[in-house]
Amino acid sequence: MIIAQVIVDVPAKQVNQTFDYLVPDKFHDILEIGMRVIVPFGPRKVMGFVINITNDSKFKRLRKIIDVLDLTPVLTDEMIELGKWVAEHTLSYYITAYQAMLPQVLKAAYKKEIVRLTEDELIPELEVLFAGRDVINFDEITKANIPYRLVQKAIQAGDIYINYIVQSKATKKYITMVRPILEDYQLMEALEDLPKNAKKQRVIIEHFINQSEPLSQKELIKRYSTSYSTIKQLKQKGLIETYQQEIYRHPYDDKAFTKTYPLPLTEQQKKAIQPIKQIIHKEEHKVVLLHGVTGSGKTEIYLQAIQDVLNNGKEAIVLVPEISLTPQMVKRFKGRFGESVAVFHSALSAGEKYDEWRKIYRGEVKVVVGARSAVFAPFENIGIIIIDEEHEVTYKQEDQPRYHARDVAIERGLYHQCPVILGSATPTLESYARALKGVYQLAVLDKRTNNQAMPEVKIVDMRQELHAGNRTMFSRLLKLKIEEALKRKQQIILLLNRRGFSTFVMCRDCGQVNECPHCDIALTYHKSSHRLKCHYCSYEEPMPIVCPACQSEYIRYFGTGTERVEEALTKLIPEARIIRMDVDTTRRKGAHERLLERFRNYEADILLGTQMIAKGLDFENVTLVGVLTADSMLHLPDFRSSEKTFQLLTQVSGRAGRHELPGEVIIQTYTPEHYSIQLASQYDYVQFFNIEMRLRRQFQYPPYVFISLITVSHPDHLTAINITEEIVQYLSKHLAPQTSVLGPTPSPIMRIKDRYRYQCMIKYKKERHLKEIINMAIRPFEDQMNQDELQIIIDMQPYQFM
Ligand SMILES: Nc1ncnc2c1ncn2[C@@H]1O[C@H](COP(=O)(O)OP(=O)(O)OP(=O)(O)O)[C@@H](O)[C@H]1O
Ligand SMILES: [Zn+2]
Ligand SMILES: [Zn+2]
Repeated sequence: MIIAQVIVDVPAKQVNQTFDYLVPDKFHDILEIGMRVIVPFGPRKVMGFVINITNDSKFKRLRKIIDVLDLTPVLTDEMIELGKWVAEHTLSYYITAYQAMLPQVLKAAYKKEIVRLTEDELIPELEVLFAGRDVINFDEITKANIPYRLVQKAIQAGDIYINYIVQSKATKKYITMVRPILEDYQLMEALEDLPKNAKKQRVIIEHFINQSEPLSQKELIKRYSTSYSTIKQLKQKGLIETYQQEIYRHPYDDKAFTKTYPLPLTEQQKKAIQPIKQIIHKEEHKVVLLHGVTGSGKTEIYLQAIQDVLNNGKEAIVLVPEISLTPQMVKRFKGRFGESVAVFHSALSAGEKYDEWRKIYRGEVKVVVGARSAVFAPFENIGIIIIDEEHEVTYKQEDQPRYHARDVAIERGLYHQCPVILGSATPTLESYARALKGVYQLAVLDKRTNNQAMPEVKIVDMRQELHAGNRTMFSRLLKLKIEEALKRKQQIILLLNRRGFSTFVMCRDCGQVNECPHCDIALTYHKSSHRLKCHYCSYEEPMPIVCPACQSEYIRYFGTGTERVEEALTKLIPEARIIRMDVDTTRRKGAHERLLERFRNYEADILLGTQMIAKGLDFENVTLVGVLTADSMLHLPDFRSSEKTFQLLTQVSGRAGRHELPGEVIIQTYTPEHYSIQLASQYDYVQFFNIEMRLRRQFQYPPYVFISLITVSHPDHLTAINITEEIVQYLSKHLAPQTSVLGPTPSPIMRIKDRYRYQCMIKYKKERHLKEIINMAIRPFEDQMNQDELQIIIDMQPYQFM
């Protein structure tokens, strides 16, 4: 009797365990741990992962596995363990953890097909089946009763492979193609019949007379400066037709990457890379915190460390924040390691992601560069894991499973006995504290590679500007500096802090602010559509003409959205060419990159944007950086708000004067005396660390204590409060007396999408059984969560408190 232990795709507490299934004879030879199967579950059929295979079961009546989805495992042994670890550490379901580790394609509804890869003779059974075709439906194999074992062999031999086709449309890309319907001579006749003044139509017909190959509609319109309506007219005349063609995108292959070679390291770099090389050489696990100022050459250290790892025949994972995953960044890795680099980021389609994943899985690449989820890259022989900009909050997943990529990286580093490198100009307090304690090793780069001084930072007190009668959002100094830079034909980056981004509508007579009817948050005014939108639930309404409360006509928008800043800037300095970069202008795929490329090509003088412009960018011609509202983040209800402000200001300052030209930074603020602004302007990380640590100790925040956050939400206000209260009660009773259990407290945004939200915060130093106790605390509400609208979210390491 062969029994498979399966984690089934039913994310529910009661089901968060393995289930035993009997393996039918026909699957004996092929079933392996880590494969996906279809199993009966109650009245349904569900997908599941085989976590173990054994010979006995404590259950008597077992149901049978219906189908095996894979012919090679999708989860390695390490991944199976890692999934358990992730689930247990984040209090999520096992199934959710496994699914987070795999590309979308492997979890969606899909169809399988078998693709022939070789011209050589296949085994007779397959040869008959293919019958001259290159691709066949997987079902045909099942129907023809060909033993899976044989198919598996052919896969291993590289003769065929299984292709998963996602049913959802979004993963396939189509373009509209145009082709002639008629023969050349008929087209020529048609040309004669066309009126002389139908010039555009004639050009297109002439094109197809010369060339009968189909051409994309876009290209056709561009090449002959025609329009969609011209094509439509020709279609109506029955001369041409259009059709949809699927295109496969190879996101990077079409770009040529110039090969780069290791640079001779500076003295500082040599000193910093030394311990890393040693750890690689000794095949140990250690965490190294690489604290290097912006432009100090951290990336070159990564590249050379990776080279060592590759020389040892091992693999490397590099995590970078999503927003820094620009072509520029990709180029640095592809330039050095060429085709052995896979790139993983969210802008790839599901199919592209799956392709990259497969390259890793099959060992066709040795290096993966990617955002958070790349930490799960299915390498089997990892020699280094690098996390660039380790302080970025995007490394924390804000959805189940709520894991932090840093923790997963360290767990994998331990398994593979390899170094984990955390790089940053502004490390998190947690990491720096660990480095000081000797838990991590510290490596420091405090100079830029070209020995250029860090750009000088000037702080402007905006209160004084106001007193001096300047009511614009640009200080006199900033305006002057912008004009000077323009005269020198140099470029400028202007940062508008994200939280100052909202433009709300207020009545000047009665003070009424238009809020979302479903969330406790002001609606944001969007100028381009002249509408008010909620950024939490996407509710929208037209901009009112009179105040809904008092009918006054003096209703107008306030605040400093990027659109408004752009408008004001154009008024102030009409000759400046501006590129605005924010959520609105970068929504379309590739828009982000296109805008940066235009800026790089000096098609604009000023790059104006939100946070997304603060990181990783390296423009030679940028000599001035301006921060319009440095303090807008300081007053958020988040104990990390000073730290985040310091990080952002340091990062954005690092964008100026990175090359030959010296840089300058202007920070505008209403609280110039605040230590995070003062110290960022002096590039004094250590002093900032000391002050901030003192405050964290005083108010008992991480890294002095750990925090867990439980958020309860329910459409009924009282229910939300009462349930939170019960959880708080239970926890207070069962946790250590030194632990503080705070709540019920309304969340900073108390209502989102018509749900009331309450929090319970746990601050603790040592709680051995915290996870079990939290589980017990919410157990009484499990049924209600399944049946009712109750939601309880547990975050063992929260980074968002809104
Ligand atoms: N040893 C070296 N010799 C000469 N130039 C170098 C050396 N190392 C790095 N550089 C160059 O210095 C510049 C800054 O390096 P890099 O981008 O790696 O710094 P970084 O620390 O990653 O910066 P940031 O944190 O701002 O992204 C780059 O143009 C890089 O090519
Ligand atoms: Zn009013
Ligand atoms: Zn809303």
